[in-house]
Amino acid sequence: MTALFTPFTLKSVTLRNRIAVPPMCQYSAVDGVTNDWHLSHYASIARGGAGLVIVEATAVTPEGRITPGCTGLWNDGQVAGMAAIAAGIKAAGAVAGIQIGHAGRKASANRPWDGNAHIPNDAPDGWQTIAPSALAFGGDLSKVPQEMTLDDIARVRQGFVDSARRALAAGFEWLELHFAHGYLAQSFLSPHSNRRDDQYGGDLDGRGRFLLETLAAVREVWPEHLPLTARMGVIEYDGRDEETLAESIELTRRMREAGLDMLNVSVNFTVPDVKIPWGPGFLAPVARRVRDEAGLPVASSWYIGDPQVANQAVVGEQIDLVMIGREHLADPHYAFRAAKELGVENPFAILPPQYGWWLERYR
Ligand SMILES: C=C(C(=O)O)c1ccccc1
Repeated sequence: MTALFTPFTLKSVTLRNRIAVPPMCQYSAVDGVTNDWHLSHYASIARGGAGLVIVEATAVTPEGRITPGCTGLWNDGQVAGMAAIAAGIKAAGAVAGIQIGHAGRKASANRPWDGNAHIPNDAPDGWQTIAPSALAFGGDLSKVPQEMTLDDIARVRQGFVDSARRALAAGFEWLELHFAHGYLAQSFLSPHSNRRDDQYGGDLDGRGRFLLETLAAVREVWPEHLPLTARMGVIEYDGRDEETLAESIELTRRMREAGLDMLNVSVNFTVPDVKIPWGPGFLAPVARRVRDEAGLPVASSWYIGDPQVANQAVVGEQIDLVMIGREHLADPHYAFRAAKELGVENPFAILPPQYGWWLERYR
């Protein structure tokens, strides 16, 4: 049996294979509400045969959006659109997941293809950003955020809880907290961006508190039998990697004890000028360390779309679930192509019969 195409069970949810479509922002929503773009995008990608499809970074409060075009679950009016998306993913045979988060000091930006830069606060579609400390990310994201008060922290944490409830109501069965990529939660954890001197700053206990409290609060409302996961950067490539990794693994252990079921291992992206050693499967050994030392299943991503590389990461027990993003944008039927390349028996069964039957017959 080809490892990449073996089922994977986490809590009460079984995925048909180890291929997951990670959250990839479409920046196409209006006031956080999804539309036909999202409906067709997610349904078509789910028909390609992946085991899990995770809907893009969805903001827990309006100012938590990366761009004005990001999706949201900060109000009940956003649930219906998400419910249609979840239903479409399930109808295609994949498990429906969603990522919820807050962009922190990276919020209020325009879309990558429109410049990926901060929108001025006084522009019609700009807003004041908030973060653990009044420290700008830098580069084109140079707005200085407002330091969050304890009330802000409580409000955003509650936003995660309320958004999780709405995700459940929409029919999602897999929840991922966005604790990665220099956004709000990651920026609490990193000493680069968190210079607070209260209970949310200082040592790992302080810098990890927002993440741990948010996880525990969401666990209270997210059903025990459904996977509660988090995507978190565990390495910055800033020259202090062993320290960052050790802290990240310790925090992951604590989150596991607080109810985290899986960690989706990523890169921090907390500061702009780092040298990330991009290359085939470069993060897999790091994911393996988290898996072994924190004692929970892991997913991971980045330059792992080659089916042989993805399969090897599972065979080598480095990664339990392979997040394959951009390859799915290029080819929604990635899983079918990977099955053929890896010599899986009857790859045509990966696709819905409306496609597979014809492809198998007239070759
Ligand atoms: C839009 C992103 C996200 O939501 O994590 C992102 C961030 C950093 C690199 C790639 C994608």
